[in-house]
Amino acid sequence: MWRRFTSLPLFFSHLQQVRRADELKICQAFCTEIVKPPVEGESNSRRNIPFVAFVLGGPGSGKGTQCLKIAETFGFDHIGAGDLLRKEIHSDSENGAMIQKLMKEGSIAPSEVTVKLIKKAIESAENRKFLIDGFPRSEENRVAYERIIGAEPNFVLFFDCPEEVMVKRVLNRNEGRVDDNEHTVKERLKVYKAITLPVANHYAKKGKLYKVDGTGTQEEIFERVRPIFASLRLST
Ligand SMILES: Nc1ncnc2c1ncn2[C@@H]1O[C@H](COP(=O)(O)OP(=O)(O)O)[C@@H](O)[C@H]1O
Ligand SMILES: O=c1ccn([C@@H]2O[C@H](COP(=O)(O)OP(=O)(O)O)[C@@H](O)[C@H]2O)c(=O)[nH]1
Ligand SMILES: [Mg+2]
Repeated sequence: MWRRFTSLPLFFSHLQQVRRADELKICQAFCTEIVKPPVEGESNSRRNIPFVAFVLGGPGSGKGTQCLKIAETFGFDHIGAGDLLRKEIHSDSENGAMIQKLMKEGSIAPSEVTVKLIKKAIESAENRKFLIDGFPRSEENRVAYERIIGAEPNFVLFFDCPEEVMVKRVLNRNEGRVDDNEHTVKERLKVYKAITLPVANHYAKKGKLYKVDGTGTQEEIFERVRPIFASLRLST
């Protein structure tokens, strides 16, 4: 083996490649659907497009909880689409009442409103690495985002969780949300299955979906998520 490497730097670069391949294998062991590593494309940095991971999963699947851990460990900015909409409700904006009504029904806010808020959050941040949590919730959301932002996400993290676990977590959330009640959560699950899951399927077909088991403790889930982010090679 030594003979094949005429210089030490060459040997270490080979070692690095082996390590990256191993990291990817670890990552694959935790993911049920993975096609290629989420490497920041050259075109991303050339066009100064931010590195974006969408985070999807049903209500109560643990998106927000895991995003906090990812943001803290890997230096991402966490943009919660639902949080942006809740801020709108409480800021007396012209759309506040309409958003509150839709949220209470378990429906999805107009794409134009949500994408505008996300765009503003991206543009006002110094960071160039973002987790966009709870978005896109529909194909229409997805198309609007890609058109207005001018790029697809780099990859999509998806928390797979049984319905009964999600419902239990939502009903115990205790954050005073208008949508954390038995009636709304049933509606949200219908919307999730009919309208949000096709978005996840869209990205799965493109090889961009990382599906993670969302059951177990918060720490156990984060240990499944960690290798995905640890294997990223970002220039930012
Ligand atoms: N692994 C877990 N086990 C038990 N409770 C959890 C777990 N992950 C999150 N929770 C709790 O469940 C509720 C929903 O989690 P959250 O992260 O808000 O989910 P989502 O953003 O997908 O709706 C919160 O009260 C959270 O503290
Ligand atoms: O892109 C989005 C994100 C959220 N919502 C609305 O906000 C609610 C709460 O979303 P959030 O992501 O906060 O809920 P979670 O899935 O985390 O429980 C959803 O049911 C929708 O009514 C929306 O319309 N568009
Ligand atoms: Mg959430």
